[in-house]
Amino acid sequence: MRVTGPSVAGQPSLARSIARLPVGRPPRRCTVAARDGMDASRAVASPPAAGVDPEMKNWTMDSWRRREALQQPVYPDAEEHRRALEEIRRMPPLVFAGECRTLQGKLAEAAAGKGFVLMGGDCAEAFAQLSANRIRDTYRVLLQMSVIMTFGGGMPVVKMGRMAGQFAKPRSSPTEVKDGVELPSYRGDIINGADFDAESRLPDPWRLLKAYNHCASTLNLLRGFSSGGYASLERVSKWNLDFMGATKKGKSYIDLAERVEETISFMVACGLDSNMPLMKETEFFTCHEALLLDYEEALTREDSTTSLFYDTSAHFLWCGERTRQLDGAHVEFLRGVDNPIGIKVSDKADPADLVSLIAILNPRNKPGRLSVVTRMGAGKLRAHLPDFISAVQSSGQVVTWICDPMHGNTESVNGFKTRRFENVQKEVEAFFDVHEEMGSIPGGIHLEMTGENVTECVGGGAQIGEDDLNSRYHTHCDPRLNAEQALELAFYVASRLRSRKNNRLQSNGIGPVPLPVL
Ligand SMILES: O=C[C@H](O)[C@H](O)COP(=O)(O)O
Ligand SMILES: C=C(OP(=O)(O)O)C(=O)O
Ligand SMILES: [Mn+2]
Repeated sequence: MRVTGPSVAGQPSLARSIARLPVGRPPRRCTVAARDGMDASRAVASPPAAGVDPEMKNWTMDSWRRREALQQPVYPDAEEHRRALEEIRRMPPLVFAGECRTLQGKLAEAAAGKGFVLMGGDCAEAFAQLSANRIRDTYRVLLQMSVIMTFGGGMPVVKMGRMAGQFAKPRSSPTEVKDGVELPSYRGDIINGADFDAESRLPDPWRLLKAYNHCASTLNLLRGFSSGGYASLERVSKWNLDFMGATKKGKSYIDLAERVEETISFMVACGLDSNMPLMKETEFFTCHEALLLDYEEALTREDSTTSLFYDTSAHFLWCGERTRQLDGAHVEFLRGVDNPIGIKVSDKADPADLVSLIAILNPRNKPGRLSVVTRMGAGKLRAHLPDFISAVQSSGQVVTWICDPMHGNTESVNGFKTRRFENVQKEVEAFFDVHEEMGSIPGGIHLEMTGENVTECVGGGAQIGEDDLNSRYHTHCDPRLNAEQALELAFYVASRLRSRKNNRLQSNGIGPVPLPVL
């Protein structure tokens, strides 16, 4: 296929399609009656005061276009792109303002140590991998992890899937070279195809529509699972822990799982009917990186009840490590939408810049509005996280601290990108240790994981070896924990949450509630 789009000087032929987005289109307002949504009966947080924040006066849905937008594709045919976006603008919202406010309230609880956040799912969702069974399996593992962590910490777990929207990927390099052939990098199925041929790698604007439709059908199933009985506590606690083996650690995890089961049967015996909503329904939210700004803008709507703007592509959106420039387009876009949002932060960030970023994104210091997702690698996190926490503590800003133990631990083995389970767990361990030392709150974890039995990360109780990597390596981008590895990590988190709870009880003069600390 020939490239017919605008040429970008200094870039290799096809790679010119992947570059910075041209800016400068007239502002557009798009209003729908985004009411409190299908889940209105569950909304707990009261809506924010109506009206426009004074800080927002220069924000419009497209004010990001006046800033530099990194990691954006340039489509070969600008007119086709415009038409595809026009169609997205006409689509119904995927999530609702009231749901986003509910989530913000829960994230505020987590920031205060009264809840814990679990975010997980694919690095990159892929069109060809859309299947009800895959969605069910990831959803189920997330639910199992949350039950284990709820039991460990004795507090609610806020569940968010990197699902129904995690389609756009920022890349380290604009091109990829294989056997001497250079092509534009794969940027996620919403932009181009993963196959290594020139045609696949060309950005195709109609993928925007396909992505939207995938999101809608995934979300429909997730909503069905959450309220239709699949999330039943009794069902979720039927886990397969055979892989845990006979090690001391494995035995204590199995012991914990048995205690969860016992507790559930005790509750049922006490008369908690398994048909009660409490027993068979759960709240589940979606999240993804707000990378592809055209798409995010096209799904942004003004909430008629509050006059606030929500990006209705997901409940929670985050700004990635590569696009969090203070004066960049992504920060400009996100500062104006009222969804709860996150910022990914590596050790390369400057603590003073983080404080400035938080001030831009959450000028009114609303609890739950902003989560800081640290991703540094275990060693670097121990060394650098204290400076970030001190800076935020001194500024008085309220944030929900979340640990992404995946992105600082990527390495290459036998030509595969992989992560070692032990390094992932070490980063989680360092995250809890540092927050305990600093007197701040570890508020959640963010994982790349799947419910499938893939072999993408090495190690863990199931002992995936380096030679296993080529047997079931299915990810389109970064390596994910498989179901067993994800569950194993959840047990570790549960043990840390329980010891934190015990420490608090002890400092209040109440004896600890024992749970094996590993
Ligand atoms: O998911 C995160 C990034 O998109 C990914 O880690 C980038 O990978 P790359 O360094 O192979 O481009
Ligand atoms: C791109 C990602 O992360 P980061 O921005 O932290 O590299 C991701 O979460 O897939
Ligand atoms: Mn990733």
